[in-house]
Amino acid sequence: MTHKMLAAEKVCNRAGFRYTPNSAPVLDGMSLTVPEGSMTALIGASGSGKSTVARLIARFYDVGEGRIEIGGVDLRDMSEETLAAQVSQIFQDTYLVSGTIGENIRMGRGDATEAELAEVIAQAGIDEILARLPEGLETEVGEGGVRLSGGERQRITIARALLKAAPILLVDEATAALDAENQAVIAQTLHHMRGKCTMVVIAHQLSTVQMADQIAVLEGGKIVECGTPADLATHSGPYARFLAQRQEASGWRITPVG
Ligand SMILES: Nc1ncnc2c1ncn2[C@@H]1O[C@H](COP(=O)(O)OP(=O)(O)OP(=O)(O)O)[C@@H](O)[C@H]1O
Repeated sequence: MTHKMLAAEKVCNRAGFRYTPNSAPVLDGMSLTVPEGSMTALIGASGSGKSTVARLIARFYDVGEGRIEIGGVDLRDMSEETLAAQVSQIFQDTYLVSGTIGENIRMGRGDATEAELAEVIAQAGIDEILARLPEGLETEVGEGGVRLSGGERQRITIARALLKAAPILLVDEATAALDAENQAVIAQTLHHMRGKCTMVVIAHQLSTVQMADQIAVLEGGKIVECGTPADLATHSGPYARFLAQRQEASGWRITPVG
């Protein structure tokens, strides 16, 4: 009998990391398994290490202890090109290259057709931005994208990631600094990419957390709870507390009946 199973991929394997040699560890023996094709939501208090996990998977830094792996291969044994082909990221502070909006989007995949480009532009809500710019796709973004707003830059990185369609997508939802429209574009992107690639999302919106296949709760650089939203909601652990806080904040209450 054959079982079709999602490959369970250990992405963080007892990972330890500190930003500077004398500072306290930000990740402390953290292990995270991410099944291929699934969506994992990372949640946890500010400073718990969520962004650091995403940065390590994108190899902005190397771990001090343990390993970060993709498909069983330590990132340190992978060429830059191989890793770049595997991972795309939608982070808040993604740097745009000097050049035009079109060039920045095409960085996702240089051989994309005009139709493919038009599709991701629409998906990322960039057509609204282009409509305001006389030079449209030919608009120069300036060094690092300084001529665009943070929200506009993020939409360009979304279009780039959609065009690239890499097997792994890292997303920092980081909604606090985003307007409602950008939040909606991120939410649509997550829905669109769900099931098409492996996603690791630093989730802030309750709706995002609840659409994940698994939730990993970080506390002090460790995963203290991991499971499906339905399972975790029935445990009186950190996720249940997170849910209660969100529901309280949105004015939602359970009203006893009878
Ligand atoms: N570039 C950096 N240099 C030094 N320390 C850093 C750096 N980035 C983050 N830290 C520290 O590492 C810890 C974890 O930060 P990280 O950004 O991973 O947390 P987070 O869970 O993503 O928080 P938030 O929800 O506020 O974004 C924090 O104590 C933070 O101050």
